[in-house]
Amino acid sequence: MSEGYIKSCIPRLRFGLRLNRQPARATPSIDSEKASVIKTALITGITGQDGSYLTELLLEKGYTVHGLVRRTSNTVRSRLDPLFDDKNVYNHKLFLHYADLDDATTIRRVLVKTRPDELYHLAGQSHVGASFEIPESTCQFTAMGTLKLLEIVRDLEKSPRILHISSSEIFGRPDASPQDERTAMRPVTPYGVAKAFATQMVQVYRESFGCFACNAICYNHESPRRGESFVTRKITRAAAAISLGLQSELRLGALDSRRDWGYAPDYVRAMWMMLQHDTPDDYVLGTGLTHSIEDFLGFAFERVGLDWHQFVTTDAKYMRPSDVRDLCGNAGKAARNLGWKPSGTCRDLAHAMVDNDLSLLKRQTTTVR
Ligand SMILES: C[C@H]1O[C@H](OP(=O)(O)OP(=O)(O)OC[C@H]2O[C@@H](n3cnc4c(=O)[nH]c(N)nc43)[C@H](O)[C@@H]2O)[C@@H](O)[C@@H](O)C1=O
Repeated sequence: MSEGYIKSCIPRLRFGLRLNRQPARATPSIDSEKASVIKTALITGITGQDGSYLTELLLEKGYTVHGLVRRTSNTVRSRLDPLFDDKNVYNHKLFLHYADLDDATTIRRVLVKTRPDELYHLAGQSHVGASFEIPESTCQFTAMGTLKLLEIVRDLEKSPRILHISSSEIFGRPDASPQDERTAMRPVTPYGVAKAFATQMVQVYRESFGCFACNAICYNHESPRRGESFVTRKITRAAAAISLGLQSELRLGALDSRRDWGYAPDYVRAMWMMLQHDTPDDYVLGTGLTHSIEDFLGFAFERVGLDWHQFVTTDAKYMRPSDVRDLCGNAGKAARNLGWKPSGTCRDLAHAMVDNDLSLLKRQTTTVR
């Protein structure tokens, strides 16, 4: 299946507005670095929120970027559309390859063919709530998929540096707050267990086989490109739709959960910085501040001049059998070693997401008429 064929299947959809923010400053030694030789990166999960921001970052830095794409009948890859539309980028600096995470032979072939300097492993089943419904496939992709990738890399003649996207879900109900890299893993969800397995495997391959392998232990990170089933985007889309008269209510699960919500492009920048460092290591990436779902509702609905209490009802369907309640990340090590800092506030983020959803919905309704 050629890359040109993949491209021809992709409808031309516009993706959301960018957040109008300045990226946080980092130490010049790492962040301002441009590759002196042209580097090649391979990204699993390239079509997701993080994959699309990372692709843009790496292309800006002069990389050649290869992405692995799952073969499904759904060929919408709207987050990458602006890059596909640029004839100097697609099939020149950016290439896609079909490979599922459990298809080791195909992944091996792509790795041998593309010989990447850096491998960013972002793919997996990322919905924590869904992991209770599909625990086996969650572990298959998220846990075993990572192990298979590490096994392939271990055997390669030229091993790339590896970045694995881990998650604050590994901490579950921790005994310390905020959490850092030394906090014990106590996951309470199938997703958290799968991520804990993958995170520890990355550590084993680093310590036992000498792989340059790092874990980015990411707390929640959002953007206008966030998938619509995650709570932030579900809320901002609903606030926009209700204000336009397109929706009348919003059904949610637990409203008292708290999350450490940051801005996704900051987190992919940290991932890149981790692979430019002299030594491989694990880093917690978070803002150090938490807000409840109710706080986020307040931020989103204030943007459209509405009171969320009038529209939100709780629905047992969205409650999880077990949920992490209040995770907060201490990113002090990333600040010290990489010069990384998150940017903006949760309120800014919610407002920008609502603005983006308003534009998208207005465009859609105009098109339909
Ligand atoms: C770090 C971590 O971050 C993400 O996982 P998450 O924190 O589960 O994110 P979420 O947006 O699905 O839920 C946040 C909270 O919001 C509550 N909540 C209430 N009502 C609804 C609701 O209606 N939908 C959803 N999805 N959540 C709801 C829900 O019970 C939970 O307490 C993923 O990126 C994951 O890949 C990852 O690694």
